[in-house]
Amino acid sequence: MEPARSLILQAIENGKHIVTANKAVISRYGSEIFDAANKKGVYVMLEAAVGGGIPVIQPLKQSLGANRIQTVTGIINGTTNYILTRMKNEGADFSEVLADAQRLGYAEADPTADIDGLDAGDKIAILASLAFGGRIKLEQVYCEGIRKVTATDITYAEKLGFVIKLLAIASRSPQATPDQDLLSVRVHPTLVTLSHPLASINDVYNAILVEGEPIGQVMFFGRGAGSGPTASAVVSDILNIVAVLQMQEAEVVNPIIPHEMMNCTHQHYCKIAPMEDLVTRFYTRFLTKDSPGVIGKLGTCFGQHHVSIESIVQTGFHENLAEIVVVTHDVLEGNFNQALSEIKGFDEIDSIPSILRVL
Ligand SMILES: NC(=O)C1=CN([C@@H]2O[C@H](COP(=O)(O)OP(=O)(O)OC[C@H]3O[C@@H](n4cnc5c(N)ncnc54)[C@H](OP(=O)(O)O)[C@@H]3O)[C@@H](O)[C@H]2O)C=CC1
Ligand SMILES: N[C@@H](CC=O)C(=O)O
Ligand code: NA
Repeated sequence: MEPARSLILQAIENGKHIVTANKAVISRYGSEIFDAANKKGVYVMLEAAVGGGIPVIQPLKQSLGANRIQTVTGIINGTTNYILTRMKNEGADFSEVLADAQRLGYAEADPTADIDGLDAGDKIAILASLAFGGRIKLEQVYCEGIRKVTATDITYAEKLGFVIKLLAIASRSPQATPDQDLLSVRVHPTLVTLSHPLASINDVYNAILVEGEPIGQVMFFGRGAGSGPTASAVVSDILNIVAVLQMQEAEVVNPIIPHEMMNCTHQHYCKIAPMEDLVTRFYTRFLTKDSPGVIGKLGTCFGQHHVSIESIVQTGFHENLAEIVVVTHDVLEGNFNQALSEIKGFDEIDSIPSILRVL
């Protein structure tokens, strides 16, 4: 909290724009910081503060600006999601997994903030403020962490078709009236049905599901913690600020210069590799005469063209024709095509009804 708050306020006082990843400071001192920034005419950019590398602050501020948001539901703490995932998948011990999360750079300096839901509380306060267009008093955000979640609960939940996730939720309360908006903002472990889009968000990954009118549902997904993702968000914020500064400087000479991050500045064409150079797996279904050795012939031909086969099976018969399915490893598309054109000439081949790429 300190000296971060004082440094930010001092920098603003000196007319500097701010880029920060520090959600604890923003959620507590946001009012003071944004008031000071507005007074000085500087920006406070905080993309890294919520969801690490996931772009969610800018989309909420800009791309979704036309919507009336109803609900923001997120898995927004990487450490606890990592712990819950490993407890569920491996029956891993809580404190061992926490030590791993610390080693990997996911946890806060004091991991209590992660475990007790306080970090997610800071983040949902920031998201709620953006989504619902008002400031949030952090002490009014209900925070319950994952300390009480046991292996037994995880197993029972699984049997019932749920997974336990630490969810942060901000929604319009049903008690809201047309004259008086009312929000519910909370963090707590939650049983999530397996078919829900947030159920499959595992490990250090975060996701934020935004529901609004007229967009419906939109979900942001990516790595929520760790040095790389966080740096991605911090440096992108810096680039945005640089674009603003360049625009301000250039405006003196040319008053109609647009914001560099919003207009199109690319003038060259990108080089696109031909499909022949693509490296991919293939699924191919052949209909062949049911003669001995046909599978061997296919395998040999593919091998001669450096096409390595993952599986080759005869799946059945179609009107006296044998149906053979080949799945390759990653191969060069050009090599695969050469093998295939040779195979098409084999007497045994009746047809090749499907050729599909495999991810
Ligand atoms: N780690 C993550 O995944 C994410 C982190 N964040 C946020 O980013 C911020 C940094 O987190 P993270 O990098 O993980 O933390 P670390 O503990 O790894 O790094 C903190 C850095 O701050 C420096 N520092 C601490 N106190 C002072 C001080 N009084 N004066 C000057 N420098 C100081 C430390 O210096 P020294 O090494 O010399 O002690 C260290 O370099 C936090 O606000 C965190 O909440 C946000 C998103 C994701
Ligand atoms: N400790 C945080 C880091 C990113 O904000 C987390 O685990 O999500
Ligand atoms: Na982010």
